[in-house]
Parts: sequence; structure tokens; C-alpha cells
Amino acid sequence: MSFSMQTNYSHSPEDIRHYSTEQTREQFLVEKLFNAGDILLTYTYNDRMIFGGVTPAEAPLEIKLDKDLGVDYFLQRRELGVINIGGNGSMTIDGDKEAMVQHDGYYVGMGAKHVVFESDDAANPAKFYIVSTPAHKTYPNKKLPFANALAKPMGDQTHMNKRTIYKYIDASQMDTCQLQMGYTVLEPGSSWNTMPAHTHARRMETYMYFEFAEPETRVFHYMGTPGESKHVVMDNEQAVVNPSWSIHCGVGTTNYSFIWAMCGENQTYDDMDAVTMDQMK
Ligand SMILES: O=C[C@H](O)[C@@H](O)CC(=O)C(=O)O
Ligand SMILES: [Zn+2]
Repeated sequence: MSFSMQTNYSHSPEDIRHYSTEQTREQFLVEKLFNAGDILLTYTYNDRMIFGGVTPAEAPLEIKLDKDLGVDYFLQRRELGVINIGGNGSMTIDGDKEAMVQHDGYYVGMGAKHVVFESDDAANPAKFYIVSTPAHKTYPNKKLPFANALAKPMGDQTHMNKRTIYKYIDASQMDTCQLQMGYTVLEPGSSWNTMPAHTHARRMETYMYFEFAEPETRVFHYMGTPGESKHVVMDNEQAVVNPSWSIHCGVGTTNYSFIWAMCGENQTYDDMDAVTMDQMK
């Protein structure tokens, strides 16, 4: 088992103006999230979100972070969102075990001391995509089955962006300190997410692209200010950090899904600043 947590610093729009492709990738892309037996996390200074993959194989895995965060245990001052994108598994929170089949989610409130991740079958491991944000209050733990997610159909075939947004952690459904999280599925033949694009200076966001329709699929993720966009070419099961000032949209060579997670000033999902096409450069 290996544990790693890499640091991702914050940037201003000015910083990235002259970045090479390699620098942009180095600074914003996370290439490896899931590896059997490993916990691979990233700590971004954008709102201090921690995100990454927990892939238990033979042995159960627990995220142990105390010295790094200057606390007694990982969730002492944090909340946690989880979506399993792999095989069947389970989560045991302070002794309470819950099954976690593919696409099941979980919200774990501040103060949970032990969160143990397990796979039912090491040959087809669960892949827990996890996101944690600073918290100030304990809200109840909540299993978030896929079937209970708030499904919002969006887009249409003409605009190549027909998709369903499944909101798992949403302020209209439940209380969290900051975290909002969900899963968006593009339909076959649709390959654009969130185009026209938007920004929301009030919230940062991370995106994890996965479920590529074909192995050769790549998603061109766009970031930057509307007037100076950059792209990051992404492979399956990779993540990208989106600073508050950045647009965030993608186009794939086939359809795909992604998990988004947000935090910051408010929890108002619709608080977005629409970017009109004439602003995009
Ligand atoms: O602010 C919202 C986030 O960017 C995502 O929820 C958008 C998204 O999933 C979509 O449009 O499909
Ligand atoms: Zn957004």
C-alpha cells in the first residue's frame, strides 16, 4: 500500500499566461488517481480542497492525515464526499459498515474518526473518488445512493451537449459546510460539457473525467479566463483543478462522464456567470 498527497499551489490568471503545455499540465492536471492498494491524494491551496482516489485491494484502507494537517485525525476539521466509480465495496464509518456499489456516494460529516474503505473483490476493486473540504460544524453522515441523486437533464443533441447532472451533495437536499458534489453523464453523440461556459468567482471546483466510451477517447478540458483560454488534454480517470476565476468546460472525442466538486463562498449551485460565445478567445 502506498499513500501520497501532492501539493497543488494557487495561481492568478497572470501566472498562466505564459505557461507551456507542460507547465500547465504540471500545475493543474492530476494524472494518476486510482492504483490498486493505494491512496493517491492532492492538496490544493484553492480553498484547501483535498481530492483523489482510494483503491483498496486485499487490505482495507484508511486515510490517515494528522501531522500534515496539524490535527489529531483527518476529519477533525473537515467534511468528506465520496463516490465509488469501481467495483463493489464498502465504507465503515466509526464502526458502521455500509455497502458501496458502483456509483454510490457518501457524505461524512466533520468529526468522524475512522473511515475505512474496502473492496469486495480485490480483482475488481472499488475505486473511491474522494473530496474533502474544511468544515466548522458536524452534519449527519449520509449514504447517497445513485438512485437518490437529484437528476437534472441538460442540453440537447443539436448542441452536442445532451447530458444528465446527478447532484449527490446539494444544498437543496442536505446540509454541508461547504462541499457540493455530483456526477454528470454525457449521452452517446454528445461531447460538450457546460458549453456555453461559465465562471463562478465565489467557488473553486475540481473535475474528474472518467467512463470514456472508448479507450482512445480524450477530453480537451478548457480553463483560463474567457478571453484567454487554455486546454489540457485528459485521459480516463484524471482530474483537473479549476481556480475560481477560470472557465471550465470540456469536449471529448466520444462521450464520457465526470465528477465535479465545489466549495467556497456560497452553496448556490445556480450562482454562475454565463460566458457568452463572443467573450471566448
Ligand atoms: O458549476 C457547476 C459545475 O461546473 C458542474 O456541475 C457543471 C456540470 O456538471 C454540467 O454542466 O454538466
Ligand atoms: Zn461550474
